Amino acid sequence: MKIINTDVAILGAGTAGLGAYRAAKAHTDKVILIENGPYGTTCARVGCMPSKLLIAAAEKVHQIQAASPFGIQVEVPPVVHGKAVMKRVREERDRFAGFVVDTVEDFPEQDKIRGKARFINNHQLQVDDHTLINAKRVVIATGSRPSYPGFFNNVSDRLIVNDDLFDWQDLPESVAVFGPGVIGLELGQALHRLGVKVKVFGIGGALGPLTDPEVAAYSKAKLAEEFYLDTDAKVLSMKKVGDKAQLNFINLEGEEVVEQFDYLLAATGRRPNTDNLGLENTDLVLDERGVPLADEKTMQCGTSNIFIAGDASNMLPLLHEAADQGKIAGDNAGRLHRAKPGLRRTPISVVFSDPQIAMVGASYRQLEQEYGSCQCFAVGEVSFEDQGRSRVMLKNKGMLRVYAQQGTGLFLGAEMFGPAAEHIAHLLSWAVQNKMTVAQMLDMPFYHPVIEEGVRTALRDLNAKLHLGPEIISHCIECGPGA
Ligand SMILES: Cc1cc2nc3c(=O)[nH]c(=O)nc-3n(C[C@H](O)[C@H](O)[C@H](O)COP(=O)(O)OP(=O)(O)OC[C@H]3O[C@@H](n4cnc5c(N)ncnc54)[C@H](O)[C@@H]3O)c2cc1C
Ligand SMILES: NC(=O)c1ccc[n+]([C@@H]2O[C@H](COP(=O)([O-])OP(=O)(O)OC[C@H]3O[C@@H](n4cnc5c(N)ncnc54)[C@H](O)[C@@H]3O)[C@@H](O)[C@H]2O)c1
Repeated sequence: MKIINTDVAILGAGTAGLGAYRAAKAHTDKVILIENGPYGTTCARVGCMPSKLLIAAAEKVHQIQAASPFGIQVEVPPVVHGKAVMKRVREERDRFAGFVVDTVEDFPEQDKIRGKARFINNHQLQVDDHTLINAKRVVIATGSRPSYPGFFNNVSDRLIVNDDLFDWQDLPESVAVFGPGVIGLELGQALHRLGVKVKVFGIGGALGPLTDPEVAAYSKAKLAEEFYLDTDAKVLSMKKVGDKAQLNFINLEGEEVVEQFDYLLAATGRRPNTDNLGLENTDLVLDERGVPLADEKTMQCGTSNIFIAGDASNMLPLLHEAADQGKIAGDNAGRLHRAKPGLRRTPISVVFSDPQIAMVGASYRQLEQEYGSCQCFAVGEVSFEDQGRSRVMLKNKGMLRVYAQQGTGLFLGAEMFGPAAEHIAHLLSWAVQNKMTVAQMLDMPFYHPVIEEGVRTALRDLNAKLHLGPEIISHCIECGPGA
């Protein structure tokens, strides 16, 4: 067994691990990066990037199909060449992942170890059966993996997760998507638009990350106009029959049906990779999911020498959060002195469905828990159905609800399903992070005609509910037609 003594050992060369490596190296040269799987990161290989590539192809065909209301008739129906779609997805994915692999390959050889790391104690790690590492400090950046109920295995090799989908050579005819969360909505809608027969099955009525009941109900109804979506499905059984996954379920009309699909895509959530790490050999305190409790500002686990970052921390499993957490954890692991709090930004998340879903700052559920009993927060709202620019572009499906504190007018957060949500989410999260009041936000410029005028309408409505501004005027002419 090879023995290595190091200042910092990092488990996982994903986004969080790479951020931690760079930050730790600013303090010490003795940093070891351990990776069990392929280099390239989840985001580039099987996550953010290939999913957005598939969605981009789906958006193209959808735009062509949606041209006729503008007076543009596409004479020949568009043909989706599944092999060409998947070829572009794979090639561009490989290009993105290739950049990451090149970066890691440029790291000094002595800094990298391949294999699965396990704790022997707080300061000792074993990598496979070939290396023993004595580390002063450790960063856990082991990511997450898909998790699904055991009975999904009844469909045997017809069961796939997102990783498998992006390696397809061609598009299948049909897919049953389980889980209308972020992954299920993005991939399910994209496959549907690319001509795959898709049915999306959920549990308990949940949809994406939404917690505002108004936005959730609206978006559910709008998405269900486009593809089969049952957010509270009753699936009686599933099994493999021939080369298909066969489901027996109660459909939306209440009838019991048997239907076969080429694949069952499990998108029922992800679990942090903190099991099988030998954490029981450390003195870390774990939560009920087996994740070490950590300070969200320093990423330190208790007062130990161990830090955690990225999806493994189970805090906010998003790319920019993994990068931020990795940087903070690596910086603190690399320095010899007390851990310093790092920058944690205002929460922002976007689902790349169409219309998109966005969450900013505090969610409705969090505000209900914090302020609900005293009715200390107000809600403003806008529908994009009559919003000028949205109608012009026929992107007029949507609802934005914005939240602020009664008394101070402090802007707290928003939930949205609608046009340009990825951009509006940025505006609003910058306002939350800058601790702006609704009145200050309304003092900012709004151009005409833009989708952001809808945000102004929601903020005016909110200001009126805060008793800080006049009641909202419908069809306000000085705002510009349709604002
Ligand atoms: C389909 C999909 C789409 C997504 N889209 C978006 C998006 O649009 N926007 C967004 O913000 N986020 C998105 N995400 C989430 C985002 O990809 C993750 O939050 C982010 O990649 C997590 O980075 P990480 O460094 O924590 O984990 P990873 O990149 O997974 O890195 C963890 C690494 O640790 C290694 N490892 C695990 N155990 C061990 C061990 N014992 N020893 C050594 N190495 C180990 C793994 O092999 C892996 O390489 C998406 C995720 C998925 C699955
Ligand atoms: N655009 C993005 O930023 C993006 C995209 C993809 C993934 N991600 C990240 O990845 C994480 C994981 O995504 P995810 O979609 O796997 O998880 P998720 O938690 O968003 O959704 C899981 C869904 O599966 C449902 N579900 C659970 N058990 C079920 C069952 N037995 N049958 C049917 N439905 C069931 C849940 O009710 C939920 O709606 C997200 O939370 C997000 O942080 C982000």
